[in-house]
Amino acid sequence: MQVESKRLAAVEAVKEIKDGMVVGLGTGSTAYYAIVEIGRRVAEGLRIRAVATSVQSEELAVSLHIPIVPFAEVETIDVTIDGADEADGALHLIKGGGGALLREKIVAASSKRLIIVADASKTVVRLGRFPLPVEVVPFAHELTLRKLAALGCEPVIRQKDGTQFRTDNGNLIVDCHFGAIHDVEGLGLSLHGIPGVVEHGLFIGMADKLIVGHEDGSIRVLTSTR
Ligand SMILES: O=C[C@H](O)[C@H](O)[C@H](O)COP(=O)(O)O
Repeated sequence: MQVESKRLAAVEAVKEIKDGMVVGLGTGSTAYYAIVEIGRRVAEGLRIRAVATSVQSEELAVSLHIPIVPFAEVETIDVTIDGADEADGALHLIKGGGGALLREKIVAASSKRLIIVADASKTVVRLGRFPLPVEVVPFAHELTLRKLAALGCEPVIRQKDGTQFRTDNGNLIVDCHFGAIHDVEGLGLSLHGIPGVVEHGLFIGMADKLIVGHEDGSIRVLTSTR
C-alpha cells in the first residue's frame, strides 16, 4: 500500500530530528506522515521549533501542538522534511503537485539539510513524466503562458472545484507538460527568465537525502554526492 510506504519513509526521516532543532515542515500526503510523527515525538517531550511550507501544514502542526515560530525568529533551519512528485538518481526533484512549491523552495533554500520522503512510485530515471508545476502571477498570465509554451511544453492552468486553483500566495499554478526533461539546469534558468513566473517546481541540487518507502516494508536511502 502506497500509504504505508509513505508513512515508513516519513517515520524514518523524523528519526533525524533532535532536541533544539529548527525543523521545516513540508507539504503533501507524505509530509503529512512526517508532521504526525513529529507531533507524536513532541508529545513525548521532543523540544523543537518549526516553520511550515503551507497553511495546511501549519494548521496540522498547530493541531498537534508542534511549536510554530515566525520566520523573523529563525536564522537557519536545521532540517526540512518534505515530499516530492518525482526524484531522479541525482536527487533532482519535481515538486508542486500540491501547489506549495514557492514556500517549499524558500524554506529548502534556508535549510542546512533537505530530506525528501517518498514512496517508490516517485523515483524516475529522467524527470518530466509528472507535469512541471510553475507558479505564475495572475496579471497577464495569458502572455506568460505563451512564453511557457515557447519553451516546448503544453501549459495547463490548474483547476480546483471548477475554478482556477490559487496558491497560498494568491498565484496560479500552471502545469507544464514537457515530457522527459533532458537539461534540468537549462530549463530552470529559462523559466526564471520569464517575467510573470514566480518560481518553478524543479528543485535542482537542493535535496541532501531521499528516503523511499517500499510496499514490502523496506526502505531505500539515497544520499546526495554534492
Ligand atoms: O506542493 C506540494 C509538494 O511539492 C508536495 O511535497 C509534493 O506534491 C508531493 O506530495 P505527495 O507526498 O502528496 O505526493
